[in-house]
Amino acid sequence: MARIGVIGAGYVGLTTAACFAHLGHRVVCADVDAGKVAALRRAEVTAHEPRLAELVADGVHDGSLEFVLGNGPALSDVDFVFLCVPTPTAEDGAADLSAVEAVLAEAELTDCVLVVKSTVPPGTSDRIARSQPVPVVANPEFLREGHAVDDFLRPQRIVVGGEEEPARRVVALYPNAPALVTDRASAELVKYASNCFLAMKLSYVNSLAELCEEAGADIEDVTEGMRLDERIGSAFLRPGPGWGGSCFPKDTKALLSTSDEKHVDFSLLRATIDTNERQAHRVVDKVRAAVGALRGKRIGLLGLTFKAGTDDLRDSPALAVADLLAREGAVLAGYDPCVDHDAGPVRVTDSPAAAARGAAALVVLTEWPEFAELDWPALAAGMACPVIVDTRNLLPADKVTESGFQLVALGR
Ligand SMILES: NC(=O)c1ccc[n+]([C@@H]2O[C@H](COP(=O)([O-])OP(=O)(O)OC[C@H]3O[C@@H](n4cnc5c(N)ncnc54)[C@H](O)[C@@H]3O)[C@@H](O)[C@H]2O)c1
Ligand SMILES: O=c1ccn([C@@H]2O[C@H](COP(=O)(O)OP(=O)(O)O[C@H]3O[C@H](CO)[C@@H](O)[C@H](O)[C@H]3O)[C@@H](O)[C@H]2O)c(=O)[nH]1
Repeated sequence: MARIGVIGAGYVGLTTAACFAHLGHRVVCADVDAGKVAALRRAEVTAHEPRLAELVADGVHDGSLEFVLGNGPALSDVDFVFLCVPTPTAEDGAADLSAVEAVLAEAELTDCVLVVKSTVPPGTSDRIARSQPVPVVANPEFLREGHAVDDFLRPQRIVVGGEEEPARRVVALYPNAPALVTDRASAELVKYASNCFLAMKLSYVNSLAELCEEAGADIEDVTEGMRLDERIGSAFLRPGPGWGGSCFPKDTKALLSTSDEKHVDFSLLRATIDTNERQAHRVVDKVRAAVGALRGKRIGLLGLTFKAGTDDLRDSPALAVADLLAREGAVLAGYDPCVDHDAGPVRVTDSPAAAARGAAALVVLTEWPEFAELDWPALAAGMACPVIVDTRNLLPADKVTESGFQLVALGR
């Protein structure tokens, strides 16, 4: 049993804290957000993460998990301090490390290992190590939102960068999984390299989908053929309205910024980002092509979160599309099973039917499985014009078109 301090109670920090408590450690989790800490002390979890609320409640009730306002108690009398604060995009595109620096400025660490779990550019943990009197290791996190607890408790890999002895002690905290111990900069880079590679795969597929439309091919068949090659792999080949979320957009920009700073011409990464920024425009072009000029037209949106299985709207491609539609004068109503408040220009409704009512087109933006099983004839009957733009290629084409819809898909 180790004593663990976790700094930051967001998606990563809260998952880390709750899972380590579940694994038998004693955890103090700190945050600067008073409302969040008060709610967590009552074991109230708002994030849409399977099992997270249950693990938090277990830890709070058996005393293995404590939440504190202010970082002091999580920085002293512990064996490990896990830094899980945000590293958002700064104005120049680099990672903004001010939250990391704020924590370090108040830390007077002794007899512990400082674990940098926040995603930080290569070289950051080395710099931190030079300023701290304790061992510092880089231990990036690979969990996916919507699968946070499961990914943490059954990780595909644990990557720890730093001196062998403290790094091994950190590996030993986790459930058994393939572990890689490296230098700090390499560990930090594994994180960016992985996210940017996945983003590149998606930009590639989205460009391929555009080519399919012009070449009379079907992206679903093309990617099915690609998946049969084990060297390519089967994941991250689904086209969509663009990739988003709290990580890919900021991490691609941060790695590009690091490359620029080091005078490395990473044009592949620049193209990955540029391609993604065009994708929302491509979706709007499709809507306009189907319904004509958008000014004053009602458009219904199905899905607002950046992917299915999460309530997270940060950097959601759905909202990027919504902003562009609104800029052309469209009037937007949206439905998302995890969103109950208006989002940007979108008036949020409580059902797909309400979002579709009177609309000139419906646009499917998030791949919530329930959208594949709607009452198509009823939806069509409520619309001004039965058009669906399916940016996730999620809908059963036969049923939808048989119900009188014009269906516009991606890459087919
Ligand atoms: N969200 C993910 O899926 C994910 C996955 C892997 C890695 N990461 C990385 O983990 C880090 C955290 O991301 P997140 O999504 O958990 O962020 P988040 O925004 O969900 O949570 C961050 C928390 O830190 C708190 N905080 C901010 N400044 C603080 C300070 N000075 N002291 C104490 N607490 C402070 C905030 O109040 C917030 O509760 C980022 O570097 C991110 O890139 C995120
Ligand atoms: O075939 C696919 C797969 C994903 N996406 C999109 O790609 C984005 C990212 O999806 P996903 O990776 O599942 O979401 P995150 O929860 O942001 O997780 C990523 O970002 C985290 C934060 O760094 C990492 O820890 C995870 O390993 C990494 O997968 C979303 O907009 C998805 O809709 C597609 O369009 N097509």
